[in-house]
Amino acid sequence: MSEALRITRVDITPVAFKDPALLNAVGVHEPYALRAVLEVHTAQGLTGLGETYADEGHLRRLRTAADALVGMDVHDLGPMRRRVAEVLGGDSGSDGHGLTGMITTSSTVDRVFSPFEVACLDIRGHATGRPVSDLLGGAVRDRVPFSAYLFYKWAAHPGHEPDGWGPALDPEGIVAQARRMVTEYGFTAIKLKGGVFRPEQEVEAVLALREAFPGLPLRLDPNAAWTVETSLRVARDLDGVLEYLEDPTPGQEGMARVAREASMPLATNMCVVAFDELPAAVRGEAVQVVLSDHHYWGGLQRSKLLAGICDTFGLGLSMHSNSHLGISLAAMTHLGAATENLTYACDTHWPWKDPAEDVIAPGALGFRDGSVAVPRAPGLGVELDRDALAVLHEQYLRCGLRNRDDTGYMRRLDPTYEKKSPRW
Ligand SMILES: O=C([O-])C(=O)C[C@H](O)[C@@H](O)C(=O)[O-]
Ligand SMILES: [Mg+2]
Repeated sequence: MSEALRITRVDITPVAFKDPALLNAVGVHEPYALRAVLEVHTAQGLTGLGETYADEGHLRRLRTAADALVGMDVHDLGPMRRRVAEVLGGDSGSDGHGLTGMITTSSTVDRVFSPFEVACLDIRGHATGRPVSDLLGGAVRDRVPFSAYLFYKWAAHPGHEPDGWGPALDPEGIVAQARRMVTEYGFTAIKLKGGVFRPEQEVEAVLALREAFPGLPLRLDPNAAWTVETSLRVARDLDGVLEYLEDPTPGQEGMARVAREASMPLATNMCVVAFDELPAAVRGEAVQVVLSDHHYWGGLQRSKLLAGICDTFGLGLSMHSNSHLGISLAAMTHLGAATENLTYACDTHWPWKDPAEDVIAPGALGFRDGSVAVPRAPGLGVELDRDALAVLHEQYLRCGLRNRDDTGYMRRLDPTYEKKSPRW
C-alpha cells in the first residue's frame, strides 16, 4: 500500500502581474491581473503547486479550506472536496465581473477545491516520478493546441506606458494583432473577444480575419452582449465563417433559440458553468460546445468528468481561460493532454502576459506551432521561483487592487459607461 502523504501546511500568496487594457463586454481589464499561488506542503517534504483567482472573498474561502485540509492525505481527493464543502457551509461568491455566469454553492466549492486538487496531483506526481497527465489517465497527445485570443484594446492604460502591442479598435488593428500572435506563437485557430463595439463592426473584423487567414478556424465571443434577434443576424452574416459562436446571448433559453436557427455550433462558458446546469442544457439543446476550465469545474479530475459527460451527450469540448501564470498553463496542458475528446484548440491569455513576469522558473513551457509540449518531468513539471513570487507579491501589495472590477475601472474612466446584457 502506498504511504500516506499528509498535508502539514498550505501557503497562499496573492500576486499581481501587468495586464494590458483589454476591452470586453463588461468594461476593461485593470492594469494588473490578480492570482493566488498555493503551495501545499507534506510531512514527507514534498510540495505541490496550484494557481487560482485572488479576489478577496475567494482568498478568504481558500484560507478556510486550507486550514481544514491540514492533516489529510493527498490521495484522498474525494474526502478533501467533501471537507471543503463542509467548512464553506454554503458560503457562495460571485465571479465579480459577470463573465462566467451564475455562481452557486456547489460551484463555489469547485472553485475553492480546484487549486488544492492540482497541488495534490503535483505532489503525487513528484512522489511517483510521473507527470500529472499520467495520473489523469495518460497523455493522448504530446502537444496541446491553443488558440490566438484577440482583444479590442487601447494602446495603454491611461497614465501608463504603452504595452507594446499597440491599439486594436478596428478591423485593421485586429488583423495586425492576429498577425503578430500567429507569427510569434504559431497559433492555428483564432478567437476574437467581442461584445465591445456594435455587432456590425465586430462582424467586419471577423470577415477581415477570414480574408487575412483563410485557412484558420475563427471564433467570436461577445459574452452575451446580444439579443436573440441580433445573435441570429450575426449568425447569418457569419454563416460558413465561424467554427463556433460563443455565448452570443444570455441564458440557456436564449441560446437554444439561437441554436435552432444558427448554422454554426454555439459554445459557452456562461450558461453552463457547473454540473447542475448540464441536464437542462442537454435537454434544451442550448449549446453544442462546452468550454471547460479546471479553475471552476473543480480541478483536473472533475474536468475529465465534464469531458466524459460531453462525450456521452455528443457535445464538443473546448477550454476557457482568464489571465493566468505558468502554474495554470502547466495544469491546462496536462489536462488537455489527457482529455481525448478535447475537440478544439484551448483558449489562453498567455501572450498578454509580460514575458518577464511569472512565478515559475523559465524554460519548462513554450509555444511552438500554437501548441505547448506536455511536460514529462514529475508532477506539473514546473518549479516555483521564490524570488519571482516575492516580486509579484510585492506588486500585489503596492498596486492596491483587491478584486477584479472591469466595470468599475471603465466607469472611473468614463462615468457614462453602463454594464448591460444584452447591450445590442
Ligand atoms: O468568456 C470568456 O471567454 C471569458 O470570460 C474569458 C475572459 O474572462 C475574458 O473575457 C477577459 O478576461 O476579459
Ligand atoms: Mg467565453
